[in-house]
Amino acid sequence: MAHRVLVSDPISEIGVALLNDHPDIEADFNTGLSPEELIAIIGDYEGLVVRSQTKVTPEVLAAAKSLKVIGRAGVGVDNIDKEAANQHGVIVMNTPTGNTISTAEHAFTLMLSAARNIAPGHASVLAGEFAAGRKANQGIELNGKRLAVIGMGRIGTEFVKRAQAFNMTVVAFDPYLTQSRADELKVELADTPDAALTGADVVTLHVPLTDDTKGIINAERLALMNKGALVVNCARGGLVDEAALKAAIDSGHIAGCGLDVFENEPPAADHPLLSLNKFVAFTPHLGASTAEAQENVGIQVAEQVRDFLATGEIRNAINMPSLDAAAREAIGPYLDLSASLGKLLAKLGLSNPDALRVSYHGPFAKKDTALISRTVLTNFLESSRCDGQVNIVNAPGIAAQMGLELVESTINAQTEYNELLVVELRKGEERFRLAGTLIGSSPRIVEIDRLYVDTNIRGHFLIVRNDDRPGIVGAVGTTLGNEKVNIANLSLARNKTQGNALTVIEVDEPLSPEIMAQVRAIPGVTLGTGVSL
Ligand SMILES: NC(=O)c1ccc[n+]([C@@H]2O[C@H](COP(=O)([O-])OP(=O)(O)OC[C@H]3O[C@@H](n4cnc5c(N)ncnc54)[C@H](O)[C@@H]3O)[C@@H](O)[C@H]2O)c1
Ligand SMILES: O=C(O)[C@H](O)COP(=O)(O)O
Repeated sequence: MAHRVLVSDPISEIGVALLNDHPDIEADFNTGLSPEELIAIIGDYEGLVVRSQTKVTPEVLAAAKSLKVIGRAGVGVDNIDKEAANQHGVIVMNTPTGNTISTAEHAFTLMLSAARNIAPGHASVLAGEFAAGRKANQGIELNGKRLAVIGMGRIGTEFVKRAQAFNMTVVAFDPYLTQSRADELKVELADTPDAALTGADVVTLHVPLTDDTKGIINAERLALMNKGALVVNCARGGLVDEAALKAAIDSGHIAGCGLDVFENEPPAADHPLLSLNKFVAFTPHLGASTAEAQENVGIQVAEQVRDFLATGEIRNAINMPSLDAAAREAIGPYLDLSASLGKLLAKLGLSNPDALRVSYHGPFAKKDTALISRTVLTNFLESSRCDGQVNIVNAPGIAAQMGLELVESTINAQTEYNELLVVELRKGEERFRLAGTLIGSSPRIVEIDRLYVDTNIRGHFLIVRNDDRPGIVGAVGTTLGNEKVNIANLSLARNKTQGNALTVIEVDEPLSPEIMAQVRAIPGVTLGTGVSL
């Protein structure tokens, strides 16, 4: 059956066509839906493509029973409830690079427009007030002015290049900007927003809206700027305290602003900032609205959603490690191994464990261990809970809710294998562990609770723990033979000092409860488990 994708905001036609051109994808383009309309239909879709208009709320996600992926044709994902997406196991992807240049150019345009009164000047010409408009709209030069940039990511960096061409000096605040990168970009590095704003003539914002950045430009920080300064926001409404900005402009300390975004969009007609008539430029969230940016993000989002649904390839996910096709192929056998170890752990291991420890011995450490550990956890939870609601996105959240800690470690000590993946359940002082490796490119399970075996990772298995004395394995074989169960493989291990043994028998078909009861009744069998991996 085709994977159905709903495109609920306008993206480029080429993007929609890219989805529909794939034989396994069926895309519906249905924009302008009310929240109720979206909730009514979202259950039919595995993919959802949005820009910023569609609000993907917890209610939408609760109704999205088949949804696997949300693709955002753009950068900001604040219209998508990430907590709820994680909880429901939905991957959220954005297209981080497609609109960078357009947005930087737009922010720069807002700065120039505010500085040179383009909007009020234009209005005066249209109103037939040429001479009055000329008199009222003297501007400010940017040459030699001090620019504060909050957020030196993709857009911030592009803005700075343009500002330097205008001979502005730049100071930047970004907690992730290193001194060497600041030197390379020829910007002064501020260690606080206050330090960046002190003595600045213009501030421009290029950060996401988060709990940390909400209201980052407030009354106190505006007061640190030079008299006559400008505020430019082409990132997100909510970063600037709009009431504080209006008060600072009214007081004459701040000259004006260039805003593409507002705390509430659209802003109310009587929004206090809209009454400004000097050093002002407003646009209706147009930062990414160019033909080029829309084509870029439309194509990128369509390709990402298509590839994820068709092949499982993950690109630009904000709630999952990325996995391109080549990496996926390289890591595939390790993911298969970790899935089987997770499932087997659920069948054989401790009940209600406190922790799941995944340790990597050998060159494993150079692989994407986060994804391998998540795969162990997901399969462990899936097989323990049997409610079909666990997947690779929501597994860490579910584990945390259950009080199960996922611990990862890299161990340098040599083992007899080149690489060894050990998964261990812990409950107080109790431990239960399994280990696996790759022999050539073939994943094998090589240890069950400190007993050394060598077995496949896929198939139907009978796992027997028994006293280490003659006749028991024979009796198990006879029981299977009598029931016409064919044995494909057999692996034996024993602990001489403890006097017990472990037998892993691979069989051609799943074992019925009746056969399992017969096996468990054999004298000397202490534990018998039938497992399909
Ligand atoms: N107006 C529009 O149409 C439009 C278009 C595209 C993007 N945007 C907005 O612009 C923002 C920036 O986009 P980008 O592509 O440059 O993103 P980006 O991820 O490349 O850059 C964001 C930068 O913000 C920094 N940052 C995070 N928290 C910070 C904090 N507390 N203080 C200072 N810096 C902090 C990060 O380290 C990063 O360098 C996005 O969040 C998006 O919401 C708006
Ligand atoms: O975060 C973004 O990419 C911009 O805000 C663009 O949003 P839009 O796709 O709704 O124009």
